[in-house]
Amino acid sequence: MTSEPFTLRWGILATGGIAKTFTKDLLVDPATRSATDIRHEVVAAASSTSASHAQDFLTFLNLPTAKAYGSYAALVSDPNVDIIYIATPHSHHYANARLALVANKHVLVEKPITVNAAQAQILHDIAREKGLFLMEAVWTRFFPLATEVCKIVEEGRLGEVKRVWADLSFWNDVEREFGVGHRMVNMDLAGGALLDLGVYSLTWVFQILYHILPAAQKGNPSVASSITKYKATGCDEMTSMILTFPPDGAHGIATTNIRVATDVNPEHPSPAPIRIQGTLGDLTIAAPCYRPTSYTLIPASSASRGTPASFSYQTVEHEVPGGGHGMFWEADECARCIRDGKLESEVMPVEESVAVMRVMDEVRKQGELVYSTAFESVEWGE
Ligand SMILES: NC(=O)C1=CN([C@@H]2O[C@H](COP(=O)(O)OP(=O)(O)OC[C@H]3O[C@@H](n4cnc5c(N)ncnc54)[C@H](OP(=O)(O)O)[C@@H]3O)[C@@H](O)[C@H]2O)C=CC1
Ligand SMILES: O=C1OC[C@@H](O)[C@H](O)[C@H]1O
Repeated sequence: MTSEPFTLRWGILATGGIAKTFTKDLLVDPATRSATDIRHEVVAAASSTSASHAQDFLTFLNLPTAKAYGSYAALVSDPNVDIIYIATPHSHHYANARLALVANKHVLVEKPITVNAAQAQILHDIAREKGLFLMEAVWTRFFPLATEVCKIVEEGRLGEVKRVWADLSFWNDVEREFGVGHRMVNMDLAGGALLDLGVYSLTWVFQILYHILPAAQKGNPSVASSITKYKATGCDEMTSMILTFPPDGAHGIATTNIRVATDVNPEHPSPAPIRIQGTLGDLTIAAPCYRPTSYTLIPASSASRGTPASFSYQTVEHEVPGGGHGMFWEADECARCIRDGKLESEVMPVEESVAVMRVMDEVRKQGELVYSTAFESVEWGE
């Protein structure tokens, strides 16, 4: 017996770069990724600039019947919208997500969920109190490759994982490309490498050394870190973190940088950005780590370590179907959770977003990186 797919009706809050990429993915036919139980409909978009800006966005995406709003408040009041996708700069995630939750909308909010852990915890509390779904848009976790890698580690195929290295860095001509106003470096938009890119390094470390552990063994890591600031604005341009996780002291080494690149030159091989090291061997994931499509298993020499013959050297390639970017998998997760009455995703639980934010808070404390009092506050946007 076939039943009608569940339809999730989206409202897009902000009309910048990632809002366009995400909305395009919502429009990819779910059948191209063998998803027949859910579908997505984009019913409205809002721009804080003007309604005509929102209309241009919808026209660009060929959505003639969707409604265009000139304010975020109007969008979250639309009774035809089930879920709001928030695609504003980091500084505004908390206020925008809160606005949507208070208006009784489910929320998918771009990474990082907020500027600090206290704000993320408040969003979590509001969502739970109101019975609404809330998730940070860490799209990487919903790639089939990420699921497969977690399963390999959970099954113990790498032995005991002792260390995870994770880097996301891009070479940029920082002064010329970003100056002082670009969201990547603008302190008034909570810019900087850590919140924008380091969140991916941390998500890989957390997936392996935190997420897949049994609840009784999970705990917050201790943090040692270093930040180098961009002189022109004071945001972080290089951040390196060493996290030590319970229960056995495994290390997660998470780095991010906007002056040197993970993938130095596509014409020459670079070291893998993600390296999961177990007692029986390694699993590496090729760049880009936020859109992972290839991993390699490297067995340790078996004579001394007892690595089984079944653990053979191999590279496994995946592809992103349907001509999409790969953001549709996180959207599918939202649809299934909401259909099933779940308030959060088991793959990206809010509690874990809060735990990652706590690490970022500590790293910023150690590096004396503080954003404006206004949007570090939990009153921001009230
Ligand atoms: N998942 C991913 O792969 C990616 C995620 N991101 C995340 O998405 C978010 C947005 O990034 P991106 O789309 O690149 O940014 P853009 O600058 O391209 O767009 C941000 C949009 O936010 C709205 N906005 C509201 N208030 C402000 C403000 N004070 N200053 C600037 N813009 C404002 C604007 O839309 P309007 O005028 O319509 O209101 C603007 O177009 C960030 O959180 C970033 O981390 C970014 C890139 C990739
Ligand atoms: O989320 C992101 O992933 C890809 C990067 O290019 C981008 O700057 C970042 O915001």
